[in-house]
Amino acid sequence: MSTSKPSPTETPASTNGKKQPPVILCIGMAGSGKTTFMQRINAHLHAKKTPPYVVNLDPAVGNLPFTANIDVRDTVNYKEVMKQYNLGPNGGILTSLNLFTTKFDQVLDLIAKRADSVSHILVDTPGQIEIFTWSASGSIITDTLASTYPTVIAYIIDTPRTTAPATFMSNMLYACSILYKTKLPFILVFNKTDVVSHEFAVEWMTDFEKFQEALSHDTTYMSSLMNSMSLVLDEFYSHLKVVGVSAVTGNGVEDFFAAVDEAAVEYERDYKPEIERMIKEKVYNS
Ligand SMILES: Nc1nc2c(ncn2[C@@H]2O[C@H](COP(=O)(O)OP(=O)(O)OP(=O)(O)O)[C@@H](O)[C@H]2O)c(=O)[nH]1
Repeated sequence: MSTSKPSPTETPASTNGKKQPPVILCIGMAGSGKTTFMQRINAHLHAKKTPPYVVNLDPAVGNLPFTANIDVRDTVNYKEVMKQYNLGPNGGILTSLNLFTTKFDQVLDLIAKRADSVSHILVDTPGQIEIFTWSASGSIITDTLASTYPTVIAYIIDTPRTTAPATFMSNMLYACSILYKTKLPFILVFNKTDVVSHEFAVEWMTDFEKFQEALSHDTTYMSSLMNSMSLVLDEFYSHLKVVGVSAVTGNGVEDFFAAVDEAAVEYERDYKPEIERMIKEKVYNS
């Protein structure tokens, strides 16, 4: 199998002049509903007769409720990896993904063969989101996908578990570090809105005083730290798109795809020139 490196003349998202399908990279904490959301958006696209290409990068998922075109579990057995490297479950998942990404060029080759006939490329990821904040595999995955396809991060949030200001803030800080690490268009997907509406979050993100007021009821040692951090996050919020969905009922899925369309346009306009510049720099310096 070949190891393809982009040549300096290749242009991201329009290799050979063809329009490429957007990649939706689903990232989120364990239990936020990534897999259920993937199942929902996959079913939505199939119902519209615009089927996607589906990639599962979660080595530890037990039961995948959709058919994946590429499944990391076919290549690495994370339980074997745990045994072989004497690791716990988290280390096993991270190492499995690291091993898998050493062959990521093959994943790209497979996707490229079908890119003409699919509407989107959906990617499910493990709940260990540190993969996308500091691990090498996270950068390989995002950088290589984004060098060819308009790549959008869908950051899935468990809305009912984010109603406390401290949890909300910690989730936003995670999202913030992923945004600055990946430098890709970013959609905050407030999931499980069938249980709790995401309106409180939108209010906190658009009205600083409302968040301050919620914080004033928080008497933990964290509250003064959060107070200062919330000022910093104001700038971060301006880079985001926010949608509320229920992966279970399907509510908000149309809004999500509208946000993806907008993000793909943003990629072409704002992100692609920068990615092109970086590819050229890397190729000429190598
Ligand atoms: N009420 C409700 N429950 C949901 C929704 N989406 C997911 N869930 C539930 O949340 C739990 C976790 O969902 P998963 O899809 O497995 O979450 P995940 O993020 O893939 O989890 P990991 O693989 O552990 O990272 C399951 O019990 C789902 O049924 C939703 O929109 N509404």
